[in-house]
Amino acid sequence: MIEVKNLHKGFNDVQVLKGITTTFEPGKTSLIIGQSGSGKTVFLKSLIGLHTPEEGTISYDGKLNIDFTLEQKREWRQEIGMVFQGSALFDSQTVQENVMFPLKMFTKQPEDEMLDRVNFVLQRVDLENSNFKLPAELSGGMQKRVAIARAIVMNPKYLFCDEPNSGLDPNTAILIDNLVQEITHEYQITTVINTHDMNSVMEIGEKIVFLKDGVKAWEGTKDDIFKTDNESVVKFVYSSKLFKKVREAYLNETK
Ligand SMILES: Nc1ncnc2c1ncn2[C@@H]1O[C@H](COP(=O)(O)OP(=O)(O)OP(=O)(O)O)[C@@H](O)[C@H]1O
Repeated sequence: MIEVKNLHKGFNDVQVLKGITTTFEPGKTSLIIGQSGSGKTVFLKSLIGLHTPEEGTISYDGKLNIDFTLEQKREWRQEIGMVFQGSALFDSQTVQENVMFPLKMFTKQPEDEMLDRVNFVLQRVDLENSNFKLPAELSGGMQKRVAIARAIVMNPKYLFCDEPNSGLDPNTAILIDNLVQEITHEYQITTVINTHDMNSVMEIGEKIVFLKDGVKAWEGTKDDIFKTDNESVVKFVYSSKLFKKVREAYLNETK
């Protein structure tokens, strides 16, 4: 469980995050949504320790990150998996080498144990016959699967995904969303996803945090988001005619 309390972060006197308080639970896919510039990336970067807040706290399973010793910080880093926008694979390395990278970096496991683990996660993301391919030989969806395999190879407690669906067609995006959700449930990971994709919100939004101008303007589940009359959420999520229709259909069905 990640608990965020009264988080403030700014740059050069410009306040970006203005007192965010929320929680992210294990075994749930939590989504951060909001307009461009609302502070989603700054928030995600704060959660993974790339930004230091001026005020407020973030705790991971009860441990405050500001209290971490250097050794605890190292351990905590190993409990984090990241899926970056655009996958961020090493172009000159094979799929196997990409996925093995965190194991080589952080563990002293023998090569055959590492290979077993790599094969296990590659199988989990349905990429068992791609060990020796280079990223350029894979489709965008397959690259994303490799990035997910690499993110879970260390068996993380926390998984952070930055725009995991960017550049993917809607079908592939849904497959990736479902894969991330399955893995989250299966291994009880605390997963936080930064997204613009309203399909993801409707599909896997077990918790949704809506940011507006650096403030948490709303939070709830994908079911709540259909019913809410919060003006800012309605304006943002239902700006598209399609989603407006989906919402009307949902509300009619549940009358
Ligand atoms: N390192 C930085 N230095 C100064 N300002 C920054 C820095 N990082 C972000 N900002 C500012 O913080 C604000 C929020 O940016 P952020 O990238 O978090 O928005 P976002 O919601 O992720 O937007 P998008 O959806 O377009 O990615 C912006 O005004 C941005 O210019």
